[in-house]
Amino acid sequence: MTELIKLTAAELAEKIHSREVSAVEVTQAHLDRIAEVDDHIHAFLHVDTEGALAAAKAVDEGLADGKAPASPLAGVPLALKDVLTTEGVPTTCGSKTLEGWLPPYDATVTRKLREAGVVILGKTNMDEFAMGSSTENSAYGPTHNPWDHARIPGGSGGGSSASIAAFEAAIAIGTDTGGSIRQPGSVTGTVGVKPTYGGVSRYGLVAFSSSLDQAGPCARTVLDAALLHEVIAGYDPRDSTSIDAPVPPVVAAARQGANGDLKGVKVGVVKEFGGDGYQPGVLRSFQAAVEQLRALGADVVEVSCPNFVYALPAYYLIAPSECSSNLARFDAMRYGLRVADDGSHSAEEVMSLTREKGFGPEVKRRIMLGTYALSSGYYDAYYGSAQKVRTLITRDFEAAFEQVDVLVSPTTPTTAFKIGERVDDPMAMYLADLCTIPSNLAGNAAMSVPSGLSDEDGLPVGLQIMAPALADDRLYRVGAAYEAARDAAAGGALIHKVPELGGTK
Ligand SMILES: NC(=O)C[C@H](N)C(=O)O
Repeated sequence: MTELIKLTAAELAEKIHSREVSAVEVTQAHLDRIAEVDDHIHAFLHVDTEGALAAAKAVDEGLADGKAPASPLAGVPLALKDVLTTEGVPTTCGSKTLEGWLPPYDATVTRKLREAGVVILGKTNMDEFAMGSSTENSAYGPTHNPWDHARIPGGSGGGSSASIAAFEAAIAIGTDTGGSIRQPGSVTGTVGVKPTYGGVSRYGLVAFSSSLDQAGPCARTVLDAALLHEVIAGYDPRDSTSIDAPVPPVVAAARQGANGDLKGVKVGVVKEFGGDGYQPGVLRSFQAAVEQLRALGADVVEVSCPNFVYALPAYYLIAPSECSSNLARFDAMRYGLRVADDGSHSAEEVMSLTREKGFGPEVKRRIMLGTYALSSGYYDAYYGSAQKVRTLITRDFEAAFEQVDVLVSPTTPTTAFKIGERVDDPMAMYLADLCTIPSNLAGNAAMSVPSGLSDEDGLPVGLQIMAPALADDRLYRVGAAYEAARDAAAGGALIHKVPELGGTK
Protein backbone atom coordinates (compact mmCIF):
# COMPACT_ATOMS: atom_id res chain seq x y z
CA MET A 1 0.00 0.00 0.00
CA THR A 2 2.66 2.56 0.95
CA GLU A 3 4.30 1.75 -2.39
CA LEU A 4 1.38 3.50 -4.07
CA ILE A 5 2.75 6.88 -3.01
CA LYS A 6 5.95 6.28 -4.94
CA LEU A 7 4.21 5.80 -8.27
CA THR A 8 4.00 8.58 -10.83
CA ALA A 9 0.65 10.23 -11.56
CA ALA A 10 0.56 8.49 -14.95
CA GLU A 11 1.13 5.10 -13.29
CA LEU A 12 -1.47 5.77 -10.60
CA ALA A 13 -4.02 6.83 -13.21
CA GLU A 14 -3.46 3.66 -15.18
CA LYS A 15 -4.01 1.49 -12.10
CA ILE A 16 -7.09 3.45 -11.04
CA HIS A 17 -8.67 3.48 -14.49
CA SER A 18 -8.10 -0.25 -14.98
CA ARG A 19 -9.60 -0.66 -11.48
CA GLU A 20 -6.53 -2.49 -10.19
CA VAL A 21 -6.66 -0.09 -7.23
CA SER A 22 -9.39 2.33 -6.22
CA ALA A 23 -9.01 6.09 -6.16
CA VAL A 24 -10.10 5.92 -2.52
CA GLU A 25 -7.18 3.59 -1.68
CA VAL A 26 -4.75 5.85 -3.49
CA THR A 27 -6.13 8.93 -1.74
CA GLN A 28 -6.04 7.23 1.66
CA ALA A 29 -2.40 6.19 1.10
CA HIS A 30 -1.49 9.83 0.49
CA LEU A 31 -3.54 11.06 3.46
CA ASP A 32 -1.71 8.49 5.62
CA ARG A 33 1.59 9.73 4.28
CA ILE A 34 0.63 13.31 5.13
CA ALA A 35 -0.29 12.21 8.65
CA GLU A 36 3.04 10.42 8.93
CA VAL A 37 5.45 13.08 7.66
CA ASP A 38 3.82 16.50 7.46
CA ASP A 39 4.70 17.41 11.04
CA HIS A 40 8.30 17.44 9.79
CA ILE A 41 7.73 18.91 6.34
CA HIS A 42 4.79 21.31 6.92
CA ALA A 43 3.86 21.35 3.25
CA PHE A 44 0.13 21.71 4.01
CA LEU A 45 -1.80 24.54 5.61
CA HIS A 46 -5.08 22.68 5.30
CA VAL A 47 -5.83 19.03 4.56
CA ASP A 48 -9.33 18.41 3.22
CA THR A 49 -9.69 14.73 4.19
CA GLU A 50 -13.44 14.61 3.69
CA GLY A 51 -13.47 16.47 0.37
CA ALA A 52 -10.60 14.37 -0.99
CA LEU A 53 -12.19 11.05 -0.08
CA ALA A 54 -15.55 12.15 -1.49
CA ALA A 55 -13.92 13.18 -4.79
CA ALA A 56 -12.06 9.87 -4.96
CA LYS A 57 -15.25 7.94 -4.25
CA ALA A 58 -17.04 9.76 -7.06
CA VAL A 59 -14.27 8.71 -9.47
CA ASP A 60 -14.51 5.07 -8.34
CA GLU A 61 -18.30 5.08 -8.69
CA GLY A 62 -18.10 6.48 -12.22
CA LEU A 63 -15.62 3.81 -13.24
CA ALA A 64 -17.73 1.09 -11.62
CA ASP A 65 -20.68 2.33 -13.70
CA GLY A 66 -18.61 1.79 -16.81
CA LYS A 67 -18.07 5.49 -17.49
CA ALA A 68 -14.82 6.63 -19.09
CA PRO A 69 -12.49 8.53 -16.72
CA ALA A 70 -13.14 12.28 -16.86
CA SER A 71 -9.49 12.91 -17.77
CA PRO A 72 -6.14 11.07 -17.89
CA LEU A 73 -5.58 12.19 -14.29
CA ALA A 74 -8.96 11.22 -12.81
CA GLY A 75 -8.47 9.84 -9.31
CA VAL A 76 -4.92 11.16 -8.87
CA PRO A 77 -4.27 13.10 -5.61
CA LEU A 78 -3.00 16.66 -5.92
CA ALA A 79 -1.83 19.44 -3.59
CA LEU A 80 -3.07 22.96 -4.38
CA LYS A 81 -1.17 26.15 -3.58
CA ASP A 82 -3.13 28.20 -1.07
CA VAL A 83 -3.30 31.20 -3.42
CA LEU A 84 -6.02 29.63 -5.59
CA THR A 85 -9.56 29.89 -4.31
CA THR A 86 -11.48 26.79 -3.29
CA GLU A 87 -15.18 27.15 -2.58
CA GLY A 88 -15.87 26.63 1.12
CA VAL A 89 -12.29 25.49 1.78
CA PRO A 90 -9.86 27.87 3.56
CA THR A 91 -7.64 30.00 1.33
CA THR A 92 -5.11 32.06 3.26
CA CYS A 93 -2.35 32.94 0.77
CA GLY A 94 0.00 32.27 3.72
CA SER A 95 -1.28 35.46 5.36
CA LYS A 96 -2.95 36.27 8.67
CA THR A 97 -5.05 38.73 6.69
CA LEU A 98 -7.06 35.89 5.16
CA GLU A 99 -7.09 33.54 8.16
CA GLY A 100 -10.50 31.88 8.34
CA TRP A 101 -11.66 33.13 4.93
CA LEU A 102 -13.84 30.65 3.06
CA PRO A 103 -14.01 31.67 -0.60
CA PRO A 104 -17.49 31.68 -2.13
CA TYR A 105 -16.17 30.37 -5.46
CA ASP A 106 -13.61 28.09 -7.11
CA ALA A 107 -10.74 29.43 -9.20
CA THR A 108 -10.93 28.26 -12.81
CA VAL A 109 -7.89 26.06 -12.15
CA THR A 110 -9.69 24.51 -9.16
CA ARG A 111 -12.84 23.98 -11.21
CA LYS A 112 -10.93 22.35 -14.05
CA LEU A 113 -9.19 20.02 -11.61
CA ARG A 114 -12.51 18.99 -10.08
CA GLU A 115 -14.10 18.47 -13.49
CA ALA A 116 -11.11 16.33 -14.49
CA GLY A 117 -11.68 14.10 -11.43
CA VAL A 118 -8.36 15.12 -9.86
CA VAL A 119 -8.50 14.63 -6.09
CA ILE A 120 -7.58 17.81 -4.19
CA LEU A 121 -5.90 16.73 -0.95
CA GLY A 122 -5.53 20.19 0.52
CA LYS A 123 -3.88 23.59 0.34
CA THR A 124 -0.13 24.09 0.47
CA ASN A 125 2.09 26.49 2.37
CA MET A 126 3.60 29.51 0.64
CA ASP A 127 5.33 32.80 1.24
CA GLU A 128 2.70 35.39 2.15
CA PHE A 129 0.86 36.46 -1.03
CA ALA A 130 3.60 34.64 -3.00
CA MET A 131 6.32 37.08 -1.99
CA GLY A 132 9.50 35.20 -1.20
CA SER A 133 11.84 32.41 -2.24
CA SER A 134 11.86 30.18 0.83
CA THR A 135 8.32 29.93 2.35
CA GLU A 136 9.81 31.58 5.43
CA ASN A 137 7.50 34.54 4.77
CA SER A 138 4.46 32.37 5.48
CA ALA A 139 2.54 33.62 8.51
CA TYR A 140 2.12 29.95 9.48
CA GLY A 141 5.78 28.93 9.74
CA PRO A 142 8.18 27.58 7.12
CA THR A 143 8.05 24.42 5.05
CA HIS A 144 11.06 22.11 5.28
CA ASN A 145 12.92 20.64 2.32
CA PRO A 146 12.46 16.84 2.24
CA TRP A 147 16.12 16.44 1.15
CA ASP A 148 17.35 18.19 4.31
CA HIS A 149 14.86 19.41 6.87
CA ALA A 150 17.15 22.25 7.97
CA ARG A 151 16.91 23.77 4.50
CA ILE A 152 14.32 25.78 2.59
CA PRO A 153 12.11 24.13 -0.07
CA GLY A 154 12.19 27.29 -2.20
CA GLY A 155 9.37 29.74 -2.59
CA SER A 156 6.93 31.05 -2.86
CA GLY A 157 5.38 27.66 -3.67
CA GLY A 158 7.62 25.66 -1.34
CA GLY A 159 4.69 23.70 0.06
CA SER A 160 3.58 22.43 -3.35
CA SER A 161 7.05 21.27 -4.42
CA ALA A 162 7.90 19.81 -1.00
CA SER A 163 4.61 17.88 -0.91
CA ILE A 164 5.50 15.96 -4.07
CA ALA A 165 9.17 15.52 -3.12
CA ALA A 166 7.99 13.99 0.18
CA PHE A 167 5.47 11.75 -1.65
CA GLU A 168 2.54 13.38 0.16
CA ALA A 169 0.89 14.14 -3.20
CA ALA A 170 1.52 12.80 -6.68
CA ILE A 171 1.23 16.20 -8.36
CA ALA A 172 0.73 19.80 -7.29
CA ILE A 173 -0.22 23.23 -8.54
CA GLY A 174 2.01 26.25 -8.05
CA THR A 175 2.00 29.85 -9.27
CA ASP A 176 5.00 31.61 -10.73
CA THR A 177 5.38 35.40 -10.74
CA GLY A 178 9.18 35.52 -10.78
CA GLY A 179 10.16 31.90 -10.24
CA SER A 180 7.81 30.53 -7.59
CA ILE A 181 7.21 27.24 -9.40
CA ARG A 182 10.64 26.71 -10.95
CA GLN A 183 12.92 27.65 -8.04
CA PRO A 184 11.08 25.36 -5.54
CA GLY A 185 11.18 22.66 -8.24
CA SER A 186 14.91 23.14 -8.61
CA VAL A 187 15.77 22.90 -4.90
CA THR A 188 13.45 19.94 -4.20
CA GLY A 189 14.50 17.81 -7.18
CA THR A 190 11.11 18.05 -8.88
CA VAL A 191 9.74 19.38 -12.18
CA GLY A 192 8.06 22.78 -12.28
CA VAL A 193 6.59 24.59 -15.26
CA LYS A 194 5.56 28.20 -15.74
CA PRO A 195 3.25 28.07 -18.75
CA THR A 196 3.02 30.91 -21.27
CA TYR A 197 1.39 33.94 -19.63
CA GLY A 198 -2.30 33.72 -20.50
CA GLY A 199 -2.11 29.97 -21.08
CA VAL A 200 -3.72 29.12 -17.73
CA SER A 201 -6.56 31.20 -16.30
CA ARG A 202 -5.83 33.60 -13.44
CA TYR A 203 -9.50 33.74 -12.41
CA GLY A 204 -9.49 32.97 -8.68
CA LEU A 205 -5.71 33.24 -8.39
CA VAL A 206 -5.36 35.85 -5.64
CA ALA A 207 -3.41 38.57 -7.44
CA PHE A 208 0.11 39.59 -6.48
CA SER A 209 1.44 41.02 -9.75
CA SER A 210 -1.26 40.56 -12.37
CA SER A 211 0.92 41.03 -15.45
CA LEU A 212 3.31 38.29 -14.25
CA ASP A 213 1.32 35.75 -12.15
CA GLN A 214 0.77 32.39 -13.82
CA ALA A 215 -0.37 29.04 -12.40
CA GLY A 216 1.35 25.87 -13.54
CA PRO A 217 2.10 22.23 -12.81
CA CYS A 218 4.54 20.71 -10.29
CA ALA A 219 5.32 17.00 -10.66
CA ARG A 220 7.98 14.35 -10.17
CA THR A 221 8.23 13.61 -13.91
CA VAL A 222 7.98 15.67 -17.07
CA LEU A 223 5.10 13.51 -18.38
CA ASP A 224 3.10 14.04 -15.18
CA ALA A 225 3.63 17.79 -15.49
CA ALA A 226 2.41 17.65 -19.10
CA LEU A 227 -0.72 15.70 -18.14
CA LEU A 228 -1.52 18.26 -15.46
CA HIS A 229 -0.72 21.17 -17.79
CA GLU A 230 -3.33 19.92 -20.26
CA VAL A 231 -5.95 19.66 -17.51
CA ILE A 232 -5.55 23.25 -16.27
CA ALA A 233 -4.71 25.15 -19.48
CA GLY A 234 -7.02 26.79 -22.01
CA TYR A 235 -8.94 29.94 -22.76
CA ASP A 236 -11.14 31.40 -20.03
CA PRO A 237 -13.43 34.36 -20.74
CA ARG A 238 -13.30 35.18 -17.01
CA ASP A 239 -9.64 36.20 -17.32
CA SER A 240 -9.15 39.17 -19.65
CA THR A 241 -5.49 38.20 -20.21
CA SER A 242 -6.31 34.60 -21.12
CA ILE A 243 -5.14 33.63 -24.63
CA ASP A 244 -7.80 32.38 -27.03
CA ALA A 245 -5.59 29.80 -28.75
CA PRO A 246 -5.27 26.02 -28.68
CA VAL A 247 -3.29 24.54 -25.78
CA PRO A 248 0.17 23.56 -27.08
CA PRO A 249 0.45 19.74 -27.48
CA VAL A 250 2.47 19.27 -24.30
CA VAL A 251 1.59 15.61 -23.60
CA ALA A 252 2.46 14.50 -27.13
CA ALA A 253 5.71 16.46 -26.86
CA ALA A 254 6.60 14.80 -23.54
CA ARG A 255 5.99 11.36 -25.04
CA GLN A 256 8.01 12.24 -28.14
CA GLY A 257 10.85 13.56 -25.99
CA ALA A 258 10.96 10.39 -23.90
CA ASN A 259 12.18 8.59 -27.02
CA GLY A 260 15.37 10.51 -26.46
CA ASP A 261 16.04 11.99 -29.87
CA LEU A 262 16.83 15.71 -29.99
CA LYS A 263 18.32 15.76 -33.50
CA GLY A 264 17.68 19.08 -35.19
CA VAL A 265 16.73 20.84 -31.93
CA LYS A 266 18.71 24.04 -31.43
CA VAL A 267 19.58 24.84 -27.82
CA GLY A 268 21.01 28.21 -26.74
CA VAL A 269 23.05 28.52 -23.55
CA VAL A 270 22.42 31.99 -22.07
CA LYS A 271 25.86 33.59 -21.85
CA GLU A 272 24.88 36.03 -19.08
CA PHE A 273 23.85 33.33 -16.58
CA GLY A 274 26.76 31.62 -14.81
CA GLY A 275 30.09 32.62 -13.27
CA ASP A 276 30.46 34.78 -10.16
CA GLY A 277 27.82 34.26 -7.51
CA TYR A 278 26.85 30.82 -8.78
CA GLN A 279 27.68 27.75 -6.71
CA PRO A 280 30.40 25.75 -8.55
CA GLY A 281 28.46 22.50 -8.03
CA VAL A 282 25.42 24.06 -9.71
CA LEU A 283 27.51 25.15 -12.69
CA ARG A 284 29.10 21.70 -13.01
CA SER A 285 25.68 20.05 -12.94
CA PHE A 286 24.50 22.54 -15.58
CA GLN A 287 27.51 21.85 -17.82
CA ALA A 288 26.89 18.11 -17.54
CA ALA A 289 23.23 18.64 -18.50
CA VAL A 290 24.25 20.68 -21.54
CA GLU A 291 26.64 17.89 -22.58
CA GLN A 292 23.80 15.42 -22.17
CA LEU A 293 21.59 17.51 -24.50
CA ARG A 294 24.42 17.54 -27.03
CA ALA A 295 24.76 13.75 -26.72
CA LEU A 296 21.02 13.45 -27.49
CA GLY A 297 21.63 15.18 -30.81
CA ALA A 298 20.81 18.79 -29.94
CA ASP A 299 22.74 21.52 -31.65
CA VAL A 300 24.08 23.61 -28.72
CA VAL A 301 25.32 27.18 -29.15
CA GLU A 302 25.99 30.10 -26.83
CA VAL A 303 23.53 33.00 -27.07
CA SER A 304 23.87 36.46 -25.58
CA CYS A 305 20.84 38.15 -24.02
CA PRO A 306 22.49 41.36 -22.79
CA ASN A 307 19.45 42.84 -21.05
CA PHE A 308 18.74 39.79 -18.87
CA VAL A 309 21.05 41.24 -16.22
CA TYR A 310 18.53 44.06 -15.69
CA ALA A 311 15.60 41.68 -15.22
CA LEU A 312 15.90 41.45 -11.42
CA PRO A 313 15.87 45.24 -10.77
CA ALA A 314 13.04 45.72 -13.30
CA TYR A 315 11.03 42.97 -11.58
CA TYR A 316 11.51 44.60 -8.17
CA LEU A 317 9.86 47.76 -9.51
CA ILE A 318 7.07 46.18 -11.57
CA ALA A 319 6.01 43.43 -9.13
CA PRO A 320 5.87 45.71 -6.03
CA SER A 321 4.06 48.41 -8.05
CA GLU A 322 1.35 45.96 -9.07
CA CYS A 323 1.22 44.44 -5.58
CA SER A 324 0.76 47.85 -3.92
CA SER A 325 -2.34 48.28 -6.04
CA ASN A 326 -3.63 44.69 -5.82
CA LEU A 327 -3.25 44.42 -2.05
CA ALA A 328 -5.24 47.62 -1.48
CA ARG A 329 -8.30 45.35 -1.54
CA PHE A 330 -7.38 44.00 1.90
CA ASP A 331 -8.93 46.96 3.62
CA ALA A 332 -10.59 45.31 6.64
CA MET A 333 -13.97 45.95 5.06
CA ARG A 334 -14.43 43.11 2.61
CA TYR A 335 -12.35 40.10 3.54
CA GLY A 336 -10.71 38.42 6.49
CA LEU A 337 -9.03 40.20 9.33
CA ARG A 338 -10.44 43.31 10.98
CA VAL A 339 -9.00 44.73 14.19
CA ALA A 340 -9.85 47.76 16.35
CA ASP A 341 -13.47 47.34 15.37
CA ASP A 342 -14.81 48.60 18.72
CA GLY A 343 -16.52 51.77 17.57
CA SER A 344 -13.81 54.05 18.95
CA HIS A 345 -11.77 54.16 15.73
CA SER A 346 -12.44 55.77 12.37
CA ALA A 347 -12.73 53.58 9.27
CA GLU A 348 -9.27 54.77 8.22
CA GLU A 349 -7.78 53.79 11.57
CA VAL A 350 -9.41 50.34 11.35
CA MET A 351 -7.92 49.88 7.88
CA SER A 352 -4.50 51.01 8.89
CA LEU A 353 -4.36 49.02 12.16
CA THR A 354 -5.67 45.92 10.37
CA ARG A 355 -3.07 46.16 7.60
CA GLU A 356 -0.36 46.78 10.20
CA LYS A 357 -1.36 43.57 12.01
CA GLY A 358 -2.35 41.42 9.05
CA PHE A 359 0.65 41.82 6.73
CA GLY A 360 4.14 40.50 7.38
CA PRO A 361 7.36 42.50 6.84
CA GLU A 362 8.04 41.41 3.22
CA VAL A 363 4.52 42.31 2.08
CA LYS A 364 4.82 45.71 3.77
CA ARG A 365 8.23 46.27 2.19
CA ARG A 366 6.84 45.62 -1.27
CA ILE A 367 3.72 47.75 -0.78
CA MET A 368 5.96 50.64 0.26
CA LEU A 369 8.41 50.10 -2.62
CA GLY A 370 5.56 49.92 -5.11
CA THR A 371 3.70 52.93 -3.74
CA TYR A 372 6.91 54.93 -3.97
CA ALA A 373 7.71 53.74 -7.51
CA LEU A 374 4.24 54.71 -8.68
CA SER A 375 4.08 58.10 -6.95
CA SER A 376 3.88 61.20 -9.08
CA GLY A 377 7.29 62.59 -9.92
CA TYR A 378 8.91 59.16 -9.61
CA TYR A 379 6.67 57.12 -11.89
CA ASP A 380 8.66 57.75 -15.10
CA ALA A 381 12.03 57.31 -13.45
CA TYR A 382 11.19 54.00 -11.76
CA TYR A 383 8.09 52.21 -13.05
CA GLY A 384 8.44 53.71 -16.55
CA SER A 385 12.11 52.71 -16.85
CA ALA A 386 11.33 49.20 -15.63
CA GLN A 387 8.67 48.83 -18.31
CA LYS A 388 11.22 49.85 -20.94
CA VAL A 389 13.64 47.24 -19.62
CA ARG A 390 10.82 44.73 -19.88
CA THR A 391 10.51 45.50 -23.59
CA LEU A 392 14.28 45.14 -24.08
CA ILE A 393 14.19 41.73 -22.41
CA THR A 394 11.33 40.64 -24.66
CA ARG A 395 13.42 41.74 -27.65
CA ASP A 396 16.42 39.75 -26.39
CA PHE A 397 14.19 36.67 -26.31
CA GLU A 398 12.85 37.39 -29.80
CA ALA A 399 16.37 37.73 -31.20
CA ALA A 400 17.50 34.56 -29.41
CA PHE A 401 14.54 32.53 -30.66
CA GLU A 402 15.41 33.47 -34.21
CA GLN A 403 18.60 31.45 -33.69
CA VAL A 404 17.50 28.66 -31.34
CA ASP A 405 14.40 26.66 -30.35
CA VAL A 406 14.97 26.82 -26.59
CA LEU A 407 17.30 28.59 -24.19
CA VAL A 408 18.86 26.92 -21.16
CA SER A 409 20.44 28.10 -17.90
CA PRO A 410 20.68 26.93 -14.30
CA THR A 411 17.26 27.49 -12.67
CA THR A 412 18.71 29.17 -9.59
CA PRO A 413 22.32 30.05 -8.69
CA THR A 414 22.56 27.84 -5.58
CA THR A 415 21.14 24.68 -4.07
CA ALA A 416 18.68 24.92 -1.13
CA PHE A 417 20.04 27.30 1.50
CA LYS A 418 19.56 26.88 5.24
CA ILE A 419 16.37 28.05 6.92
CA GLY A 420 17.15 31.45 8.47
CA GLU A 421 20.21 32.10 6.31
CA ARG A 422 18.71 34.86 4.15
CA VAL A 423 15.72 36.14 6.17
CA ASP A 424 17.48 39.36 7.13
CA ASP A 425 18.92 39.99 3.69
CA PRO A 426 16.16 40.68 1.14
CA MET A 427 18.68 41.19 -1.67
CA ALA A 428 20.18 37.71 -1.13
CA MET A 429 16.66 36.28 -1.10
CA TYR A 430 15.76 38.09 -4.35
CA LEU A 431 18.86 36.69 -6.11
CA ALA A 432 17.31 33.20 -6.01
CA ASP A 433 15.18 34.33 -9.01
CA LEU A 434 18.01 35.82 -11.06
CA CYS A 435 17.58 33.34 -13.92
CA THR A 436 13.83 32.75 -13.74
CA ILE A 437 12.51 36.33 -13.91
CA PRO A 438 13.22 37.09 -17.62
CA SER A 439 10.62 34.53 -18.77
CA ASN A 440 7.98 36.13 -16.53
CA LEU A 441 8.73 39.63 -17.81
CA ALA A 442 8.42 38.44 -21.41
CA GLY A 443 5.42 36.20 -20.75
CA ASN A 444 7.25 33.17 -22.15
CA ALA A 445 7.07 29.54 -21.06
CA ALA A 446 9.79 27.97 -18.92
CA MET A 447 10.48 24.73 -17.05
CA SER A 448 12.83 23.53 -14.34
CA VAL A 449 13.80 19.89 -14.62
CA PRO A 450 16.16 18.27 -12.08
CA SER A 451 19.72 17.93 -13.38
CA GLY A 452 20.94 15.64 -10.60
CA LEU A 453 22.59 16.39 -7.29
CA SER A 454 25.36 18.91 -6.69
CA ASP A 455 28.74 17.21 -6.18
CA GLU A 456 29.41 19.66 -3.31
CA ASP A 457 26.47 19.15 -0.99
CA GLY A 458 24.41 16.32 -2.50
CA LEU A 459 21.39 18.61 -2.96
CA PRO A 460 19.20 18.85 -6.08
CA VAL A 461 20.05 21.20 -8.94
CA GLY A 462 17.64 22.38 -11.65
CA LEU A 463 18.12 22.87 -15.37
CA GLN A 464 15.95 25.70 -16.70
CA ILE A 465 14.57 25.39 -20.24
CA MET A 466 12.92 28.48 -21.78
CA ALA A 467 10.69 28.60 -24.87
CA PRO A 468 8.77 31.30 -26.75
CA ALA A 469 5.17 32.14 -25.82
CA LEU A 470 2.74 29.40 -26.89
CA ALA A 471 5.62 26.99 -27.60
CA ASP A 472 5.32 25.28 -24.20
CA ASP A 473 5.51 21.91 -26.00
CA ARG A 474 9.20 22.52 -26.72
CA LEU A 475 9.92 22.53 -23.00
CA TYR A 476 8.31 19.13 -22.62
CA ARG A 477 10.09 17.56 -25.57
CA VAL A 478 13.54 18.71 -24.43
CA GLY A 479 12.77 18.16 -20.73
CA ALA A 480 11.50 14.60 -21.24
CA ALA A 481 14.46 13.66 -23.43
CA TYR A 482 16.88 15.03 -20.87
CA GLU A 483 15.06 13.35 -17.96
CA ALA A 484 15.13 9.93 -19.64
CA ALA A 485 18.87 10.22 -20.36
CA ARG A 486 19.58 11.46 -16.83
CA ASP A 487 17.74 8.55 -15.20
CA ALA A 488 19.31 6.00 -17.56
CA ALA A 489 22.78 7.32 -16.65
CA ALA A 490 21.98 7.30 -12.91
CA GLY A 491 20.33 3.87 -12.97
CA GLY A 492 16.97 5.08 -11.62
CA ALA A 493 14.76 8.09 -10.99
CA LEU A 494 16.50 10.87 -9.12
CA ILE A 495 13.59 11.58 -6.77
CA HIS A 496 13.86 8.11 -5.22
CA LYS A 497 17.19 9.16 -3.75
CA VAL A 498 15.43 11.59 -1.42
CA PRO A 499 16.93 10.64 1.99
CA GLU A 500 13.69 10.94 3.89
CA LEU A 501 12.58 7.70 2.22
CA GLY A 502 15.76 5.88 3.15
CA GLY A 503 17.70 6.56 -0.06
CA THR A 504 21.21 7.94 -0.17
CA LYS A 505 22.20 11.50 -0.89
N1 LIG B 1 6.21 34.96 -6.56
C1 LIG B 1 7.31 34.56 -7.12
O1 LIG B 1 7.33 34.05 -8.23
C2 LIG B 1 8.48 34.58 -6.25
C3 LIG B 1 9.47 35.61 -6.20
N2 LIG B 1 10.54 34.98 -5.48
C4 LIG B 1 9.00 36.82 -5.45
O2 LIG B 1 9.29 36.90 -4.29
O3 LIG B 1 8.39 37.69 -5.99
